[in-house]
Amino acid sequence: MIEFDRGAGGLPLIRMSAPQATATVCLQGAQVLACQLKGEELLWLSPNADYELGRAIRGGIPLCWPWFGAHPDQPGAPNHGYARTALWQVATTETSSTRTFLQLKLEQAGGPYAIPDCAATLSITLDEKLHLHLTTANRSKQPIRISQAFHTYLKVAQSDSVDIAALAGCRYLDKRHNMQPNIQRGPRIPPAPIDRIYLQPPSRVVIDDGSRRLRLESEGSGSTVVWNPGDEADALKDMSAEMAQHMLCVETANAAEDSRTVPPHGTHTLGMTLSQDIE
Ligand SMILES: O=P(O)(O)OC[C@H]1O[C@@H](O)[C@H](O)[C@@H](O)[C@@H]1O
Repeated sequence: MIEFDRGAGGLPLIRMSAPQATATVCLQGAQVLACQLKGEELLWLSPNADYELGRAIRGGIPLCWPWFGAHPDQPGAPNHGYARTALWQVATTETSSTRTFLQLKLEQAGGPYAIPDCAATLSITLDEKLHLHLTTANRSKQPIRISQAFHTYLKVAQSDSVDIAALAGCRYLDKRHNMQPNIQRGPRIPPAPIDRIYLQPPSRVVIDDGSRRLRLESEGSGSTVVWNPGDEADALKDMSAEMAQHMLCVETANAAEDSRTVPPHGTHTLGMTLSQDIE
């Protein structure tokens, strides 16, 4: 089922439900704000999030697009691109007895920072899992360089007791230390603050916080960002150090050397699937 609604700040929301799952999507940013599978919330959303057109919402799954982090050469451009603060449009909805599908599109956005003739489509499928596919379409005659991420805020019991076994032995760039390369030792995610870009991680990772295991699968991605500001969250308007103890961002990305070139009239799709790891 799909229902249209208005949320805090009057922002347009879409509520999706499938037999075993529900999701709330904000049309600003095409941002999944909440996702419950079998009645259990998987995502973290800040209780102090801003709900105002043009401001990023802290939590859920923001889309960083068409660049991840700082713009490669325009210092005034917004962090993580313009997709997360733009109003998307509904392209398609479909429901069946087993799944619900929503497709959103972003045709023209970004003002002075827009990449000409470059459009984005986000497909959200809800069945017993949450599937997201973000497709970049280059409609120009020139190649386009993009970086991007599903900036997934996972809800965890305690952020200093999370294991991601698949990242053990994985090479990463440390954003906190001038992108210094290093190797992750063991499965335990080190205490916050942490800001790392893992390169060529396995396409399926399990996030184990000791009380539950979440599975994150990726497509079209060769990098995963792990971020938690820890005590530094007190400096953020919409977060606190205490809140940071209950979230961990594990971001399916095309970041740093995994940035992609979309050829003229070509497309690139970044995908993620989030589920409970119970099989
Ligand atoms: O506060 P923002 O713009 O949402 O960014 C949050 C964080 O997002 C992460 O993806 C980055 O690696 C961090 O460097 C950044 O601080």
